[in-house]
Amino acid sequence: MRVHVVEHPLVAHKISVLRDKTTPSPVFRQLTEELVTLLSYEATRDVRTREVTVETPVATTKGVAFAKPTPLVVPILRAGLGMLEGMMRLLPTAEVGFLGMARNEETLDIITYAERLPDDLSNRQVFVIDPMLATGGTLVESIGYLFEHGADQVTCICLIAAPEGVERLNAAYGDDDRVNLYIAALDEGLDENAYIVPGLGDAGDRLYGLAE
Ligand SMILES: O=P(O)(O)OC[C@H]1O[C@H](OP(=O)(O)OP(=O)(O)O)[C@H](O)[C@@H]1O
Ligand SMILES: O=c1cc[nH]c(=O)[nH]1
Ligand SMILES: [Mg+2]
Repeated sequence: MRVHVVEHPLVAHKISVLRDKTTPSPVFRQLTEELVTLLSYEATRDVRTREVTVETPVATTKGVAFAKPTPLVVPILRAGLGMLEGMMRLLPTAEVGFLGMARNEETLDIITYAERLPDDLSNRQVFVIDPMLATGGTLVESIGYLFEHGADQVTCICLIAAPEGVERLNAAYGDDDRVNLYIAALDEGLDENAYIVPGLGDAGDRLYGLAE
């Protein structure tokens, strides 16, 4: 597994505004989309392509299109849904599958409450999107599920990660070169409730919860 921290002033600026507790939901949603577009530009460097022929008004030339099967984008509901539009802006012809997972806030166990993916994931490059990587439980569960269903490669895109979560992913997939992780920020750690410090709070609530 390779971990890529995307270092760019635009990313750092948008993350700073996202962290601010006074940033209202509509701005939070907009920034989340913009950030995932910037991160996915990096995370799709190895997306598989095939050669195609293009007729320009002047001549015939060679170009590229996505290889088949097309990439699959999987937002982890709920918070991952806030990243979908920003990702699809760069991969408009990708297929989308859904995993609904929630962390039990007391036990930190992961409950999978929804799954809607193509039946066969063989040879698929899968992009998993979820803003927060905290203990790593959700991502380890998601990646395992996707490999069990035949995925070929899994690239995770998160906005903020805790070292504990990266460590847990490393323990599970450190030697596996089919797994990549792209993040905008690696934070200090987790608090006693397994929230990322400094983090940004509960991403799902800030995207979709009641405005305060
Ligand atoms: O690394 P972990 O410790 O597993 O925590 C990370 C998970 O927690 C959040 O989702 P949450 O369970 O709050 O669900 P939600 O998106 O519906 O709010 C987040 O979006 C991740 O999916
Ligand atoms: O800090 C955290 C940890 C898990 N889930 C979140 O939304 N935020
Ligand atoms: Mg939540």
